[in-house]
Amino acid sequence: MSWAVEAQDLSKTIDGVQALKDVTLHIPAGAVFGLIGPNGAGKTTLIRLMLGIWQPTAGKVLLFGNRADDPTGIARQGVGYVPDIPNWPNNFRVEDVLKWHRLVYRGWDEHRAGALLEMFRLRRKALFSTLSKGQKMQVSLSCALATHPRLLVLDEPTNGLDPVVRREFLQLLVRQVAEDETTMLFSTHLLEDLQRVADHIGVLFQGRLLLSTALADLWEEARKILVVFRPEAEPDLSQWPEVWRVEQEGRLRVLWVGGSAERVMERIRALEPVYWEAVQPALDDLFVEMMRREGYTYGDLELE
Ligand SMILES: Nc1ncnc2c1ncn2[C@@H]1O[C@H](COP(=O)(O)OP(=O)(O)OP(=O)(O)O)[C@@H](O)[C@H]1O
Repeated sequence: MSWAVEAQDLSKTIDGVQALKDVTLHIPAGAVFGLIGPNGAGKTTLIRLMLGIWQPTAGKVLLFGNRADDPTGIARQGVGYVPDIPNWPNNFRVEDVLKWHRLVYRGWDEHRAGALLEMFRLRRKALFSTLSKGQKMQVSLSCALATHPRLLVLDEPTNGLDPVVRREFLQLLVRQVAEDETTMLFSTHLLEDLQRVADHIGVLFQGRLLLSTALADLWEEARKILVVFRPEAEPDLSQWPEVWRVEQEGRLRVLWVGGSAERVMERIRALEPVYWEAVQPALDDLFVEMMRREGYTYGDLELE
């Protein structure tokens, strides 16, 4: 498999805070990778290391085989970046932002930039600092897409956008990415966005990568089993290592099972329960459960 991003044993300490700890991550070329995790989990740090904006304390990142922090900037040429807070000098107009990209990126496509600006109804003469948050995002995205990136990186792209703009923004992203076969990585707190566009996900928590998987394989990570045991055959579920947690509603037990659920299902079958059923948890339930296992309480969870 060819990798767009390879992070190996990546760590970053900032002012004594270990923002990332031994992160090893592989993103396949062509993937749409959604990165989630609560506030302070290390998402922006990982993105900055991937873009070569920051140097890792340990480990390395390769973008299509080139080191992200290569001083020649070769790895960055193929990367479009949409930051969470796009920032340009106060006197910059939209046309100045375009000009900057034109000068920096070899693959700059003036026609595409113009078409995107027109689609978003953005005026070239508008002062960037006076645009709304959504419009700033649209300018940044137009510029990033006009470089025809092999890899497009977006830091919380839909944060603060109203639902209509958010949906349009995501639709446009998916269309463009599919057209160019671009690899895309975006961080988000919104599981709805993630489910709508991503085909791979990574979960960061307190600087560690808890999980990185194809969305289609995610359901193998955890299963919910509903079961009613016969009163005389009630097992001691605390002795079953695969069972993370048990919820009880009357005689119904809801088992959260991690890893291979097959073994648990075999043991349940052997007890000839009154009723049992394995169900796929909803994505948000699954994340809440994973975070809970890592000691993060539901009330603090930033996932919507
Ligand atoms: N410039 C900095 N100086 C000091 N500490 C920092 C700096 N940038 C990040 N950190 C710390 O690194 C950790 C990871 O922060 P990061 O911004 O990567 O998290 P995040 O997952 O992007 O969070 P959020 O969802 O809130 O944007 C946090 O503990 C944060 O306080």
